[in-house]
Amino acid sequence: MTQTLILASNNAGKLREFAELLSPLGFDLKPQRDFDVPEAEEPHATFVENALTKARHAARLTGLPALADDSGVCVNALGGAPGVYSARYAGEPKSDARNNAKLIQDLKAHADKSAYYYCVLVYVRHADDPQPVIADGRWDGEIVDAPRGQGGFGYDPFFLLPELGRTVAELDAEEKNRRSHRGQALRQLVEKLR
Ligand SMILES: O=c1nc[nH]c2c1ncn2[C@H]1C[C@H](O)[C@@H](COP(=O)(O)OP(=O)(O)OP(=O)(O)O)O1
Ligand SMILES: [Mg+2]
Repeated sequence: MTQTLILASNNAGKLREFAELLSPLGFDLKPQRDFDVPEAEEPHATFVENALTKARHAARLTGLPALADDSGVCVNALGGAPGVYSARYAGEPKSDARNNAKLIQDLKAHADKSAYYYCVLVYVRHADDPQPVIADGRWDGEIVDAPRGQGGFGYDPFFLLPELGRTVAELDAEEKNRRSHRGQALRQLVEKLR
């Protein structure tokens, strides 16, 4: 049975990755923009609250089940920043290029370059679902100061996987999905939905 699911995101990179991960499982994933859902506010200091807010917003406006992702890169030497504020680290409007430039600048004086990607997914069956399904994933790496690779999105060209000697932007889509915070969280979510 094909189930229509709204992806409560306007991020093209996330949309591509969720489509790759979910289409083999028989979900018909539709981006919220297909239903003219405007971007939700993300006022909270936690990933889970923002993801729940985004999922409810899309479910409310479409009348369909919705999946939201709130994610970011957490840098240990920066006390976990940019973290939940990753998308707007360098201010408005959102810009991957300016965010990456700021991150490299802020990390210059620090020897510890360790970081991790974190992703929370929230699935709601409808806007007032009292039992949202929540999953998360974490992916460890290091921030490098020169970009490498063309794949992925966001911070990927600067996120090195030391055990592979490659940045995330140097992985193909399948390998990123197999390893990523988002892939881990989605597999956990699907387990919970069974
Ligand atoms: O796999 C990833 N590879 C690279 N960068 C990533 C990844 N996963 C999250 N990130 C970064 C992008 C953005 O700076 C922030 C997410 O912010 P976040 O608010 O969750 O998403 P968003 O505003 O881009 O789209 P939306 O809220 O519509 O889903 O973390
Ligand atoms: Mg956002």
